[in-house]
Amino acid sequence: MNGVCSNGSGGMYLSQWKMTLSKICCIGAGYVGGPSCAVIAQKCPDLTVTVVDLSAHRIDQWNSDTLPIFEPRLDEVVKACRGKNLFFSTDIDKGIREAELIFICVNTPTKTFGWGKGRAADLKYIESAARRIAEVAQNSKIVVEKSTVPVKAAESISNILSANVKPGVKYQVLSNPEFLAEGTAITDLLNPDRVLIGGEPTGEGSEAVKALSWIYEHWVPKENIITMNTWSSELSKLAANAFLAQRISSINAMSAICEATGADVDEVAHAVGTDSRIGPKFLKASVGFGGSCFKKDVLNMVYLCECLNLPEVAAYWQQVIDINEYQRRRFTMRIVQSLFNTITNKRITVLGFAFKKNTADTRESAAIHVCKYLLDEGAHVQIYDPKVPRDQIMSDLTMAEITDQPERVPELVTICPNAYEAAEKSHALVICTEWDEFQTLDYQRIYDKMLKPAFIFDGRLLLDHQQLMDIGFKVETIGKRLNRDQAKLVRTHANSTS
Ligand SMILES: NC(=O)c1ccc[n+]([C@@H]2O[C@H](COP(=O)([O-])OP(=O)(O)OC[C@H]3O[C@@H](n4cnc5c(N)ncnc54)[C@H](O)[C@@H]3O)[C@@H](O)[C@H]2O)c1
Ligand SMILES: O=c1ccn([C@@H]2O[C@H](COP(=O)(O)OP(=O)(O)O[C@H]3O[C@H](CO)[C@@H](O)[C@H](O)[C@H]3O)[C@@H](O)[C@H]2O)c(=O)[nH]1
Repeated sequence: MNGVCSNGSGGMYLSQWKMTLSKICCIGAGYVGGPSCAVIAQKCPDLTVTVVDLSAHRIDQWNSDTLPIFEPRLDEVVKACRGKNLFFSTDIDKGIREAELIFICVNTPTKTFGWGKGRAADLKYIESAARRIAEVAQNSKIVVEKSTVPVKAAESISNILSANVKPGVKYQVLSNPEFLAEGTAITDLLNPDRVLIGGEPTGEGSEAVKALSWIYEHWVPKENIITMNTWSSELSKLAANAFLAQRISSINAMSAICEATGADVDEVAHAVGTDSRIGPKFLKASVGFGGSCFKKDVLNMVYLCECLNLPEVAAYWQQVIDINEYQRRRFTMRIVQSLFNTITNKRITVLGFAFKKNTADTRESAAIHVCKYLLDEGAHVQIYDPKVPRDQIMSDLTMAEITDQPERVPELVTICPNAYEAAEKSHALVICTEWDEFQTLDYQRIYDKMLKPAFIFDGRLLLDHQQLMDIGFKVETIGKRLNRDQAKLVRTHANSTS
């Protein structure tokens, strides 16, 4: 343990609060709440950690052998602590009542109606969690906002709590945004680049910050725990995601220039990334970023700028989203044009449906949009993903914003148990997710199953293109020009439909 100031009998005594921190509760058993509390429980045997959720189904899954989310190493961490100092429950009130410190890890999706529709964060789940705490708390609580929220959300939580406070109860609200990425959640939680804690510069505020810091100090070096004011902490989370998304849109914008000029985007990324001021990470060109966070949080930033009357800044960040959408459109256009400008009734194989490898999460996955464009053109799409269940794929492709003819989706989409079946009698194979197993497939076997000419569209720059061309495939990828005329056509068409 690094610099932990435990009182020896488990927990940490907080003199200003006159309480010992020994029980924590987490509201929201999702991608963040589940893994982060499992790691806290594993690293802090002196704490009891209870994760609560409204969804009985989700809680049942957390208590079963099949966890609700797939994340490398998550099983071993959960199974080591569950039933000892880690509990999953639907009894939200009990969890709140017993805990001295409560994490709020509920979802903060983009609003789908009303003011800020399509951009602002919907804070209804945050507000309902805060109201629940105010209603059932019988003693003082440190409330930690871990969900990603717009600046000043902690202030709103604080206002709700103090407007409903009971005699003898007091609250401190801290901001502690989470930076884990899916697919590497456990590694990220165990070795975070930094932990951010925002709090009030008062005596009780500082002690609340120290208490939360003490939890992390069980495994995170103290110098990696950064404290700041609450607003900076909230904005830093949005800023970090906006910067990361911006790097991907920047390299994807470069990929369009590469295709038009004959430059190679991997070479450009390597050259740019070796500048120590820029660095090599997050410069992999792709069919576009997905996931539950980047689009939502950049839009949230755009909305914040608009509300602050900063239209030029809003437009700057909006471009990050616009380039991402352009990239998905451009890639699919290339598929259609390569297949002789018609894919109606053609079979197209899509390999990968998750938004990135090592997760079953499909939220905002580029694959959804690629499939949408293919289905709009009347193609038959044969999909294989190693982790995403059939029902999830069907539900994503029948969402109202994806199709206005959901009844056609089951006719046009086949979910396959492996890549080889998905390639059967197919005209083209499209890589949408960078799963490792796609690199080691027997592509000769796949080629033999496909109609000729057999095309591969590598949306992740994942495969050995020379080897595929040697087999006989026609290969297209992001940011590398293989056919000058085609590149020109795609560029013109994608611009005209934007
Ligand atoms: N997914 C990620 O990788 C990631 C990483 C960092 C930050 N975040 C942020 O963390 C937050 C949570 O994200 P997530 O992916 O875990 O969401 P999620 O949808 O997987 O989980 C949220 C859970 O909260 C529950 N919930 C909602 N309101 C509740 C209430 N009032 N009481 C009890 N339970 C309630 C839901 O039932 C759901 O199970 C979001 O703000 C997100 O932006 C996510
Ligand atoms: O060079 C790259 C890196 C990523 N991606 C894509 O970008 C998306 C997001 O990837 P990643 O950031 O690795 O996963 P997330 O789980 O969305 O994590 C992001 O969003 C989380 C939620 O806020 C933050 O906590 C993390 O720090 C932040 O990386 C995925 O579709 C990736 O395929 C690329 O196309 N090129």
